[in-house]
Amino acid sequence: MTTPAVTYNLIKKDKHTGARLGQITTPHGTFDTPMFMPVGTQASVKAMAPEELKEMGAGVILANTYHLWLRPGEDLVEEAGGLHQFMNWDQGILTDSGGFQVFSLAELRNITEEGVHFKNHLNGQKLFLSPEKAIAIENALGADIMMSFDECPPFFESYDYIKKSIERTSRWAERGLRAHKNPQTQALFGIVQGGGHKALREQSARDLVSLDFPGYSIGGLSVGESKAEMNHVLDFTTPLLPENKPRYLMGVGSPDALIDGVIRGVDMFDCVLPTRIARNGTCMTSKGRLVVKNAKYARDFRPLDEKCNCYACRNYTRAYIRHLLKTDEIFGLRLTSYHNLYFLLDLMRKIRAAIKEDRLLDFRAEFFEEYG
Ligand SMILES: CNc1nc2cc(C(=O)NN)ccc2[nH]1
Repeated sequence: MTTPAVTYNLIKKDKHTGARLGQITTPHGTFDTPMFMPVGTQASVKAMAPEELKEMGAGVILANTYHLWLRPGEDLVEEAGGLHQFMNWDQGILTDSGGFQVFSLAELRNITEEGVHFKNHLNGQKLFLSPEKAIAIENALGADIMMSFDECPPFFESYDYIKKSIERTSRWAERGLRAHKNPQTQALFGIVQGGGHKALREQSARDLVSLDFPGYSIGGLSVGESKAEMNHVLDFTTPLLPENKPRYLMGVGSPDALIDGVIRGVDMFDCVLPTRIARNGTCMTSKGRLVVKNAKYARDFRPLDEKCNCYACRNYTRAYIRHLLKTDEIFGLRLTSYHNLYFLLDLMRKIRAAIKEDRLLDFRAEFFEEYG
């Protein structure tokens, strides 16, 4: 029996909800859960240095297989010694499989049993990704946690279409497991799909659990459905996943969605939201979103968030950050990106403390009271 690359240790279950306090151990360290993972699509969390990510408490970051396959190419990253070496990051790295990018970014040509034919979104070149190819790229990139190659169908797609899709996704998942070269050092997760159909989510979960992955992702959410619809899918999907393995909800990152995902038993989250909205001057604060570029902050010499202890809030004012953004000073983007990531990582710290003391629902009420 080989030791798995990634193990999950369930420390405590919340008395009143499905929330869990845990730890994930990878070849690049052990991390507390529930956790938020900053997204570093092209092997960089935009505008952030690894030291800054570490000081704010980021343990695991994401990189995108599709993007890195196109640029600079997985062979170059492998030659550099893998992603950790290439980007000077010695903590956890998770790569997605390209499945979502292919279905959301590239011009789709067609999906066959073998894989997906599509056009390179940068130059229109014809490309093909199969489970075997995606896993080979992820093996070359060297992430600690890898995603299976799947189809992410539209949430509202028909029952018949999604039934065929999840059955193919399960066959692709099995092919990925067979193609995976380094199970001792890289953990391959299965991805549960099924759109908004309860029976198909159950079938997808059952099929993947029978393949005994070391961890499970819940995909196909945060793709246009309402928060209530997402929460409803989580209500019946997370309980189908093994209690002793990590559960990762893909693409979710607003404060309210993080709290509600944790309450439903999710351990890991990722989202480009904090860094993406930071670049157009929108900041997450304990009192809701603050668009610091607005004229009303021109002479506001308070920090972005008076309750925040981050580097940006301890040293700079709304007026200064607004000035930087208005004059296209790159330092402005760095400060808003730093703050937004710190805000979500700090929110996860507070959530873990609340689970420890069985007061997560009280924390949720207090948070929403202020956040609005
Ligand atoms: C921003 N929303 C969002 N939904 C996602 C779903 C997936 C997925 O199902 N991958 N297989 C990945 C990334 C996502 N990001």
